[in-house]
Amino acid sequence: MADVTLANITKTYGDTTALADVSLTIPDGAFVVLLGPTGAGKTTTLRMVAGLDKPDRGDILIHGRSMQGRTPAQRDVAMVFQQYSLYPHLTVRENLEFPLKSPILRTPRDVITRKVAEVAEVLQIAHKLDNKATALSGGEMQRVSIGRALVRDPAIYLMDEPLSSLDAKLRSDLRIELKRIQSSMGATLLYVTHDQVEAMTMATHVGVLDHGRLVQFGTPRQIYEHPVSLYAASRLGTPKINVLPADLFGGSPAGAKSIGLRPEHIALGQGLPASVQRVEHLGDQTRLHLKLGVHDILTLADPHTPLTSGDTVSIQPRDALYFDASGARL
Ligand SMILES: Nc1ncnc2c1ncn2[C@@H]1O[C@H](COP(=O)(O)OP(=O)(O)OP(=O)(O)O)[C@@H](O)[C@H]1O
Repeated sequence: MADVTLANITKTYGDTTALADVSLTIPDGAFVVLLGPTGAGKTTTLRMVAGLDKPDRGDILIHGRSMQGRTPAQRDVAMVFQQYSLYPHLTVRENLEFPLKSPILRTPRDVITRKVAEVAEVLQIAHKLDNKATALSGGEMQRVSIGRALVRDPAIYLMDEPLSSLDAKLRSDLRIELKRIQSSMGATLLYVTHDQVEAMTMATHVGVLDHGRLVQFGTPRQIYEHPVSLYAASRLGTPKINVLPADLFGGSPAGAKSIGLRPEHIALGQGLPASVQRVEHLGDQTRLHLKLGVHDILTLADPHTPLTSGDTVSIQPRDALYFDASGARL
């Protein structure tokens, strides 16, 4: 495995700037998750590292070596796409063995057999090894795609929403497995997702992209607790951060336009009266939907809360985040 650096990467497609001067170092053994809405530049970043596309400016360094002019094969990266890409005429075993049979790797037969067995076990596809790839469900095919990357030991794994097509149970199983594999192998990963639970649970670092710019890079905790902007604050956390006028509760700092309150940063029992619109019992958490004047606010309550819709409850902020008119954190 290796550390990977993006140095001042800019990429445009016609009039669209997909990446604007992005610099970022993925430390050896890190699990870096890129977050951002559609079109933010996440996939483009992966394609740059993989060598599937060339930057207009800037360079990619793997282990300190420039990747300019190097093909994807020469870069020693393993990529998993959102949509599975398997050889349909081969069996699952043959698909998993394929990357190891590359003449560059010259992997011994017994190592191939062991690696394929290990990966098949982890991905819960051991019983399907002799099936043709076409005789699998979508979720199984995606697991084989992930497996084809995991049998290798590349400089970096690049994964583009690899779990998004799987059902919830499998997604949460594989989330845990991927994290376990990454920690135990010391693997370096660059991973794109829309799912913030994946980001919060798997990432050692999160990169927040906004229209091709990297606006924050840090641990998930740093970004959750110390976001640089309203935009970065809104990328992490379910339910989402509440954004309200800064002066709603009084006491806002000079220049503040809005106050950002995470659901757990609203104290019940004192402060301004809000009406309870709805109480949602989700099992692991209870959500209170409140209305304060014209503003909708979502907070969390004790699972055994006696509150029901129509009640009034007093609320006040604690640990508020303040933002100026441009959305920058104060
Ligand atoms: N081959 C291409 N030709 C033209 N425009 C492109 C191309 N690839 C990407 N873009 C544009 O570059 C921008 C960044 O795209 P990118 O696919 O990196 O975003 P993304 O963050 O991965 O989004 P999504 O979550 O939808 O996958 C978008 O505006 C997209 O339309």
